[in-house]
Amino acid sequence: PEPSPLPLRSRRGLLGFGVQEKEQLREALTDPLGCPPCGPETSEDVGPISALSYGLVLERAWLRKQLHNGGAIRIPTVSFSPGNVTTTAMEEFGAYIRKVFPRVFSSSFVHHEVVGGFSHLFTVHGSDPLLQPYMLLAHLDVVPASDEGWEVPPFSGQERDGFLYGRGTLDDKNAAMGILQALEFLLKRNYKPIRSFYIAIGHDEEVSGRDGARKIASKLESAGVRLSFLSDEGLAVLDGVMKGIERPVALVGTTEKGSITLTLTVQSVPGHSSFPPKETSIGILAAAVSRLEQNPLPSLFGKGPELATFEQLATQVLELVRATIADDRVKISVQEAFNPLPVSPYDEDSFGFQVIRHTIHEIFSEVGAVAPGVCIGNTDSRHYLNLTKNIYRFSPIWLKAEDLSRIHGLNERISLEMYERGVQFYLHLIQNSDTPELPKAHKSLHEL
Ligand SMILES: CCCCCCCC/C=C\CCCCCCCC(=O)N[C@@H](CCCCN)C(=O)O
Ligand SMILES: [Zn+2]
Ligand SMILES: [Zn+2]
Repeated sequence: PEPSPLPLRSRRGLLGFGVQEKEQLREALTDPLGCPPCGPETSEDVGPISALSYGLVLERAWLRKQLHNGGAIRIPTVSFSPGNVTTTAMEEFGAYIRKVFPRVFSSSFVHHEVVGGFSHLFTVHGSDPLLQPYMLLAHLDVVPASDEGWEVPPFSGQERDGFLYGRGTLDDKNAAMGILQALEFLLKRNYKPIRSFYIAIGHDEEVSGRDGARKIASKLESAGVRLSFLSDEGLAVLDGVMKGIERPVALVGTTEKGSITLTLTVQSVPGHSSFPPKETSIGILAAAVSRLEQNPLPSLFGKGPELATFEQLATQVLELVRATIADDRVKISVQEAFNPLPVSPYDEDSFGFQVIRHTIHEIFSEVGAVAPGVCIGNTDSRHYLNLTKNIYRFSPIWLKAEDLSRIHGLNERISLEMYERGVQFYLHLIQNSDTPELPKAHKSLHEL
């Protein structure tokens, strides 16, 4: 038998369960039928009851198994280049989420489809068709990693000192699994959303999103879908990263940088290696690359995220590269380029920004302020520009300065506590989005 429905969201929200609700949770904890498919085996597995979110205590042992205990991190879903991705691993990932999130795949109001071969689009039908749907975005692919330099092999999914190590723990399997886990949990508790939403999990974000996000976006666009807002990976809770600010701050990316990928080519006269020219094509090219490295593009810090500024500077990029290389023998061609993204609204009336800000304050209560920022990486969200102007890039992760090099780098890791908070973030975000009213804006700059 299914456990009785819990009042997941009362007037007090998840943070303030009443005595009766707590009692129900206690019962569910000790009732094996009330537990999710793979845990917890004993109440000891669950650990002390967290004051932060009582409901998630139930899930603790379960979610540890989902993300790190072999599961998602051990499947090497690497993207190498557009069209060159590890298809077998991606299929395995699809099979894995079907296995560990059975309710997501069997619920009568969740529709699932595979797009572009390996990406996943879930449509969660809410009860009020008048509320505009929103979208939660993540990606399942990761950048390559070899064992060299890692404390534990990057695809072994091992835990050390409370941290789960592995490629994808911060970018972006934490989000892909966290979103599905939050939905599985809600479905298990017989939650029925009021506002419809989409979950899109791309399979080639790290190499352009051409076959995943782009196809999902055009499919939805053809169906006339418009989104209330879109939440994607991006900036994060930053602790000790912003100089001069003591308390941790959460930055939500309301825009993201533009990007240009160039090909540099040098052609020289062929000849025998025993008569090498004074300068070889490799030497010329290496010198060009070195000059670019010595002369990075100017920092825009302090100039503000105004779209016009970025647009004008971006059309200058090619000229700067040409002038820096200053060698006509090096031919430059553009492989791919796009301008910085439009700035999403972040005023008090912006539902998407405010609901995300409110949820950040609920889950990361240590944060002194939630502010808009420029996302310094690129994300799949740029493919959804025709569906909404409200795109917000925030990864529910906590980064210290020393952690920044772990993203796409060595020893990527997430603490188990932060992964749990990520699930809580999505759990709250889904429920907070169910209201047509704006959450009350937090103004906490004075606390910094
Ligand atoms: C207001 C700026 C403050 C800067 C503080 C630094 C904060 C760092 C926090 C988070 C790291 C940003 C990571 C953003 C997500 C990146 C997603 C990603 O890896 N995208 C790839 C896409 C590649 C697409 C093919 N060209 C990337 O950008 O490399
Ligand atoms: Zn990512
Ligand atoms: Zn990435």
